[in-house]
Amino acid sequence: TGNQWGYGKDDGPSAWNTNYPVADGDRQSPIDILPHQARHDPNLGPIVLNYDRCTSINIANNGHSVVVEFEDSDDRSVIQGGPLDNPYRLKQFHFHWGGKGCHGSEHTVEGNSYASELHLVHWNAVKFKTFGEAASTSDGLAVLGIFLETGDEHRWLHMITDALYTVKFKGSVTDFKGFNPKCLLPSSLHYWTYLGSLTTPPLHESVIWIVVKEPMIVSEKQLGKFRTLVFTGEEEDERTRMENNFRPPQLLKGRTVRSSN
Ligand SMILES: CC[C@H](C)CCC(=O)Nc1ccc(S(N)(=O)=O)cc1
Ligand SMILES: [Zn+2]
Repeated sequence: TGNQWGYGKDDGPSAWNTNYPVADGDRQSPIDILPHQARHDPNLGPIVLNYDRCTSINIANNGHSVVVEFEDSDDRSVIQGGPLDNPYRLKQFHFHWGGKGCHGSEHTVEGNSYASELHLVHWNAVKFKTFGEAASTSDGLAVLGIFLETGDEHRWLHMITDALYTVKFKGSVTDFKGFNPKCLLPSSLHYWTYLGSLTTPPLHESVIWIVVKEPMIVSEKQLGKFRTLVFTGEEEDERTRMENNFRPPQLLKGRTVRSSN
């Protein structure tokens, strides 16, 4: 029913253009970032996150990833500065990851991928009335991308990984209040920025991408807990482990990637 898409052989990224022709568009994401070809732009100020009064609501398995949703009825948690002309409201964050040992980030840097990538999704509530409207209009969204690299245990990620068992199956949702994602961010927020799209269907070309250069370090054990989720619902008989839920890099098609200092 509807436009079922996934990350498998038959419904994966190479098949998405059948139901979503914009998959072959001019500003698709993710991309491979070449730092030496990025234009350093001194006018690009720092990214400013005001998450102090942020209100997380729940954590869910939507059949593609694990998502933490936020209350976005006012400007209590916003990102601004950098390439952004307005404050953008935090709506949700989610992750993309690989299989055991192999890589799983969406953006790559000089062809190198990281183990995983965190996406903090924000929308321009100054120009648009709803998230859906912003998500389908050019520059309606700003997504902050953070790479995850394996190493020492991350001191705060356990707050997410300890909740994953409650959302093992597609369609499961559980309360997840009082979590502030600021605790997940690396110390430096130097970034690359470019105009792109959602990295999953409907692939709307509505995203101002802000990809942070410094990865957050998480342990292999913490990352392994993401792979205990399944793409399938509890009622389905086959259990398909949720992993490799990433889209490979897309053509730059003449776009410029800018770099903050
Ligand atoms: C029109 C409504 C809107 C599509 C509802 C669904 C949605 O929020 N999708 C979404 C959000 C973020 C990304 S990503 N991976 O950060 O680029 C990919 C898909
Ligand atoms: Zn994403």
